[in-house]
Amino acid sequence: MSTISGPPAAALHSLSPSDVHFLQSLPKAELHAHLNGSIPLQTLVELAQNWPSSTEPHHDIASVIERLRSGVELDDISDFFLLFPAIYALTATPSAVRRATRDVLDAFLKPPSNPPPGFTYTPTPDCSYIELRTTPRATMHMSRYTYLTAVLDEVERFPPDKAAIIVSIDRRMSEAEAAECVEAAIALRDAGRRVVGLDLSGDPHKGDVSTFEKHFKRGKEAGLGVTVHIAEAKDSSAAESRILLGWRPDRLGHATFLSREHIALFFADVPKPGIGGPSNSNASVIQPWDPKHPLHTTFFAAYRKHLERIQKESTEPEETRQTLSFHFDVDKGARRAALRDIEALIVERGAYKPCIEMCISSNLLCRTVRSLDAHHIQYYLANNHPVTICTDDTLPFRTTLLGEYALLLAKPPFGLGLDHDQVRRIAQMSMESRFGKGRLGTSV
Ligand SMILES: CNc1ncnc2c1ncn2[C@@H]1O[C@H](COP(=O)(O)O)[C@@H](O)[C@H]1O
Repeated sequence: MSTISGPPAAALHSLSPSDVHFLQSLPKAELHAHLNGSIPLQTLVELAQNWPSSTEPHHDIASVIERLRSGVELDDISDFFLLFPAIYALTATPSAVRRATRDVLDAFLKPPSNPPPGFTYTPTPDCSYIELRTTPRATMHMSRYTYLTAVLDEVERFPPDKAAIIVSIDRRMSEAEAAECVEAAIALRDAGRRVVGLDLSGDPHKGDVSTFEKHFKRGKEAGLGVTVHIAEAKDSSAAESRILLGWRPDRLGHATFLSREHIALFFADVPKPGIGGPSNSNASVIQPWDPKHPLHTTFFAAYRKHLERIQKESTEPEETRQTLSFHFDVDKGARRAALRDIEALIVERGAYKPCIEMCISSNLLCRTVRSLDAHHIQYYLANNHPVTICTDDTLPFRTTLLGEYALLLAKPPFGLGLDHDQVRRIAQMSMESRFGKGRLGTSV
């Protein structure tokens, strides 16, 4: 049974039964869920009960389970990663990995027998399709390859239009370890196993992402989808984001602190005047007439051209041409025309609009976003940029995909107050952004 607490639970409680039913009826894809962060608590408890203490060093399993049960509180995103050694000790054998994977998939794809405690709605499957991601782990009981085959054996019990995996590279890995994971992902996919993509994840304060560049490039060339966790922490460096964006990932995880310069430089969004930037980047998005915009010079050349043209074509008498309002109108017309030229140029260069994987409860709990109304999803929705709603790690964040969608539909202060059409469109974007679409021989 899924546990749900905090903001997603409050959002779900605030909805009418018909709104809950509406959310449940939407076909939706879960595209950002980490296997070991999504194990149902009960499964973890049972794995702990059967855990032979001789197998792996003890990682304070009981106290981590207790923290997960009572609700994890985090001061900083780095603290989050300290939960994993204990969880990893419990999933260190192929059979434990199989058991964990089975229960995670069931939690997403099968209707539970009861709604979560405190709720009365009729339970339905949480999502229509899942791309479950996981980091291949070598232990004294298995190789990385064996780990992946154990996960795949469970994933492939579901049809291709229901489940697939993304192979995660942990930022702490050495280059050789990352290469091993990428080669295993490609080999398994070539052998007809259900691997659809690669992910870069792990503590954002660790590692050097440039180490992995050629391996992600290799995976991409081999036809795997690529997603990377990017700008997840306040102090994530702009240089790092620039490197990652240079890989042109198909999707981006979090993108919480992506700078306005990078948004302007890489995305085919021409920010509409009046729409601020993602509030976490602490500034409004630069317009092409801002000297910092990468297309500033091009914009001004186009502006001057249109200014001259409009003045030349004007049939206004000389005295009107001397007035301030005439100059204002000409300026406005030239700006508009130059903006249209810039939009066309960006589209011509290749419209890059990678889908952003949004994990709202995760961001609130990790304190990377201070409140719902400050969430960067608002900027991307206003700019018609694809987004998908995801749970990240249902275990510590005590959420479900239904709860994350409730955060969209619920009225403030419980949610963002989007309407049915907007939420339906977001669910549609999740289905459109699947790596599995077109790769698994299914168009669903
Ligand atoms: C808070 N958001 C996050 N940011 C970055 N990495 C995260 C994460 N949540 C989870 N992981 C990554 O996923 C691993 C657990 O699942 P798997 O062992 O791969 O199945 C974590 O060890 C971490 O590397």
